[in-house]
Amino acid sequence: MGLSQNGPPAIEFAGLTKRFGTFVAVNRLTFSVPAGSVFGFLGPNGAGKTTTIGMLLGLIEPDEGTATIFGHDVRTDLPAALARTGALVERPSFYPYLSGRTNLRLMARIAGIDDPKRIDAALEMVDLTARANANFGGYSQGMKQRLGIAAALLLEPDLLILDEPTNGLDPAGQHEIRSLIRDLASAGRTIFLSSHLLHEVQEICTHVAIIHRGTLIASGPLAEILAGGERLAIRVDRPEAAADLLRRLPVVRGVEEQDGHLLVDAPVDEAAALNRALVEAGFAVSALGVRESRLEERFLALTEARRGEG
Ligand SMILES: Nc1ncnc2c1ncn2[C@@H]1O[C@H](COP(=O)(O)OP(=O)(O)OP(=O)(O)O)[C@@H](O)[C@H]1O
Repeated sequence: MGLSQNGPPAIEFAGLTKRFGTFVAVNRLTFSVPAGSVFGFLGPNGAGKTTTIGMLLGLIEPDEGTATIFGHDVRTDLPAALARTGALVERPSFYPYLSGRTNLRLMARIAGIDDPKRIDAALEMVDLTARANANFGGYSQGMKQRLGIAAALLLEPDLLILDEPTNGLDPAGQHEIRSLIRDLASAGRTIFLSSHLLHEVQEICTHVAIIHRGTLIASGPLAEILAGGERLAIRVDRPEAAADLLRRLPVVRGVEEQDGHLLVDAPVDEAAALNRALVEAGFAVSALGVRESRLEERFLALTEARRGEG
């Protein structure tokens, strides 16, 4: 496996729309998920993520538009679309008094898989081999979720769809699932996950799409979404006077004081010039660095214009 450059995208949405009565839950959604990406589908609660995933898996009938998986239209050729797809969209339901392995074996039987090697491989991929014979009921939250992902891996999918995979997990469980997602992605699988956790998406995703009230507001490589949002962090004595001086410089778009730093919105390659201006004016600059742009800030900036609409 590996990043496929030439084949069809893992997922493609074109004009996908879903209405509930007069309410438009998903509005002409158009974007694609490159094969090999870890794709974060971001939006606040109620934005339409679960409805979109439901349409992608053939569980909800769209009103308009198409969704394809590796080139197969889910409305006209669902079996082919799902043949290479594993999904975890709800909390997995397993029997608490049966072991992880037995639970997985039952799932495999339902899916028509009788090769025990597949079960061992799935347990191994989610790092549950050592605890496979313990009862599911005694598993930690993270382990329970990992077993759910193992079930989604039984069909050896090239695409894994995870709806809010860390929702409801404690911090240790969230950490387990994030590192598992990274491992699964490094084997070349495409992972499409929905989340309302911006920091989580920034940590593990290569690409993102942001939806707000059913409408796409941005999509693309994470680096492109974040581009231009980085700021210079300057630690200086007399920060208020320094901020006044910086605001008068034409390259400076804005200055904000935060945690004892000045955060300066200016081109990053102007750092030396800003430093010189401060030093020449008699300020003592004790630290100067680049503060990476955070998805949270980009998200707020992108959704700001739409606040108060509707
Ligand atoms: N069957 C339904 N009938 C009517 N309205 C619905 C139905 N399903 C979802 N909705 C509405 O559509 C909107 C989108 O819901 P959806 O569950 O897709 O959002 P979401 O982004 O997944 O949010 P969450 O993270 O809360 O699940 C919400 O306003 C929801 O109330």
